[in-house]
Amino acid sequence: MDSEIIIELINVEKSFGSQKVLDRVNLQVRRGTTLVIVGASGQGKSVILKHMLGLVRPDAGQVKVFGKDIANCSKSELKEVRKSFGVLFQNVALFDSMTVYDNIALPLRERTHLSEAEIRANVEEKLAMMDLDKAGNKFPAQISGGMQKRVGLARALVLDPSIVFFDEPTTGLDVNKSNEIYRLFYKTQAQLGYTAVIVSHDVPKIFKLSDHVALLANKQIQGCLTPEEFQLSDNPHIRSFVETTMGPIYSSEREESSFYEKI
Ligand SMILES: Nc1ncnc2c1ncn2[C@@H]1O[C@H](COP(=O)(O)OP(=O)(O)OP(=O)(O)O)[C@@H](O)[C@H]1O
Repeated sequence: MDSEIIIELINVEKSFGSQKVLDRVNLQVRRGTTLVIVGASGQGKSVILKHMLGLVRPDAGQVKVFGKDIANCSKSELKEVRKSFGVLFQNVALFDSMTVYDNIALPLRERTHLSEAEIRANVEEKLAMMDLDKAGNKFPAQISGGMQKRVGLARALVLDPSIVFFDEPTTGLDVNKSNEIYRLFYKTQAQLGYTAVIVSHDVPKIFKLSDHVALLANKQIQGCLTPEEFQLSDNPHIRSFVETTMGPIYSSEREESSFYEKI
């Protein structure tokens, strides 16, 4: 049975000046699942994420998180909803003057009343999850870009969020380091059970981690489908995206599967 819908965009419209970016965008995210939003550069994927985070308000339509319309609620209600969010953006934005440990502890110190002993237990658990046990006393400048992303992931997870938003989480990393981030994402999601919304260009790799893939093209969501359905879709925008980003191998898989359907 499908889990409950916890994020819902209903006919969302957004323009910046005379540039319309989103036109009646509809999208749903179910609890415990991973949604990946794909699309060409500049289509508005990050703008969709910012609507979900309550950082941008739609010109029209609704953005519901846990059933609450966050575009039309009070600041304190929005703050309450955001307590259940974790965020990992392209620029991890660690504080250079703080150690790795203090960077991860920061949300706990700012937003909870936990004792230092409780904070230590939580941060050490996250450091271990990210294979960063020995890096707690280092400063961001002393660790690699891949490690910095892992610190960012640890910090995003430290408040045990129910929804984690990732905007191009592997930007700037080589293949091995980006695989490592995805491995840790997969592991921590299995352990912590959070819902994930990911904007990524890592196609087709990212499909292996997703329950649903949504293509944003021509200002609209062209389909929110399982990775398998997505690769076989007849929607012309999706077809064109699959062919240009995934190459002929997927066309032949498509032909192969329709061949099996016939026999
Ligand atoms: N605050 C803003 N003010 C003006 N224009 C904006 C603002 N935010 C986004 N835009 C415009 O909206 C469009 C979509 O931007 P967005 O960053 O969401 O695209 P994207 O699909 O995430 O692209 P990429 O894959 O390159 O990151 C762009 O033309 C961008 O310049």
